[in-house]
Amino acid sequence: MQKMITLGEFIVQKQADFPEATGDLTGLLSAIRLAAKVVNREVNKAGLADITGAVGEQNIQGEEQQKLDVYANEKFKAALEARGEVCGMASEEEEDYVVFDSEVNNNAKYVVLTDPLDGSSNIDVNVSIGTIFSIYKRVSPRGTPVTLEDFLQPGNQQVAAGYIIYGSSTVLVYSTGHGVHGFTYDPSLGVFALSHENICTPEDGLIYSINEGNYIKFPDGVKMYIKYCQAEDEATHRPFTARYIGSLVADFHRNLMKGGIYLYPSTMKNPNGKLRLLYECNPIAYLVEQAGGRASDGYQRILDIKPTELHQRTPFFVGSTNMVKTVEDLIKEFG
Ligand SMILES: O=P(O)(O)OC[C@H]1O[C@](O)(COP(=O)(O)O)[C@@H](O)[C@@H]1O
Ligand SMILES: [Mg+2]
Ligand SMILES: [Mg+2]
Repeated sequence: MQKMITLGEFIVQKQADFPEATGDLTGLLSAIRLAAKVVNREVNKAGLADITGAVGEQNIQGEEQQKLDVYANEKFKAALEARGEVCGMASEEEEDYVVFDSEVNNNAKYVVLTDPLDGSSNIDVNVSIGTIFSIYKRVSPRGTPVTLEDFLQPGNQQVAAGYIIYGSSTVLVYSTGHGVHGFTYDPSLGVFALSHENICTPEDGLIYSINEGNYIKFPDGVKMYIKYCQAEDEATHRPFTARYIGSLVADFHRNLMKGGIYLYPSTMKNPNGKLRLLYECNPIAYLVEQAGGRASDGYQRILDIKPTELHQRTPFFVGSTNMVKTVEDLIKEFG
C-alpha cells in the first residue's frame, strides 16, 4: 500500500530543497490549506437555506454577491491575516486591497490575491466551483503598510499560485515554480493527500471550452477557431469535443489533466473579456506554464502583462500549447 503523503508533509519536504527558505511560504500555504477545509465544509452544504442564494449586494464587478462568495472571502481573509507572513490581500469580493495593519503583518513578506469563490453562477445548482490564489513577495519596504504597487506586479513575479476545486472530490492544486502538484481531500482523515504529483498537460488536446452563446459577439479569429474545432479531419482528431461547465477552475482542471483549451475572448459587450487578470488569469497562467502549457490574451503572454488596476479584465486563452498557438495565429490573421 503506497504511503500517503499529506500536503503539510509535502510542503515541508519541498522547503528542504531550498536552503535559504525561511518557512514563511510554508506557513502561508498552511493557512490556505486551513481555509480550504473550512470553505469546503460549507460548500458541501450548498443548497441548504443558510448558505444558499445572494446576499442582496453587488460587488465591485457589478455582480450579485452570493452568500458563499462572502463566506469564502471572509474565511480566507481571516486565515491569511492570522498568519504573520502576509501583509495584505486583494480579492474579487473587495473593492480595494486589504491592509493587514498590525506590527507583525506590516513586517510580513508576502501579499495574496484571490478569487475566493470561482464559478458563482454554479453554486446553487450543485456544479463544481473553486477558489483561486496567487502569491507575490511585496515590493514595498517591510515594516510599512502594504501598497497598491505590491498587488500590481506582472504575473511572472508570482512565487506561488493554485486553486481548490470543490467537485465530486475536493482537490487543491498548486505550484511554487517547481512543478504542479495536486492533493485530494480525504474527509475521513481531514487531510489533503498527494494524488497528482508533477502534473503535465498534453501539448495537444481534444477538448475546447468556450461559452458559444456569445458566438456572434466574438472576434473573427475566435469564430474561425471554433469552426476549426468543429471541422471533420481524422488526421487531427477533429471535430474536438465541446465541454463548458461555466466555472473557470473546473473547466481548466479538466483540460489540464486531459489536454484542451479554455477560451474567454473579448466580446462587443466586454472588449477586455470577462475574466480578471490578477486573481483569475495570472494564477491559472502560472500553473499551466509550470505544467508545460500556454496562456495568452491572444497576442501576448498573460504573465508579461503589466497590471494597472486591481480588477482589470483580459481576454484569456489557456491550455495545451499547440491549441493556444493555433487560436493566436488565427487572431493575429483575422483579428
Ligand atoms: O457565464 P459566462 O459568461 O460563460 O462566464 C463564466 C465564467 O465566469 C466565471 O464564473 C467568473 O468567475 P466568478 O464566478 O468568480 O465571478 C468563471 O468561473 C467562468 O468561467
Ligand atoms: Mg472567478
Ligand atoms: Mg469569484
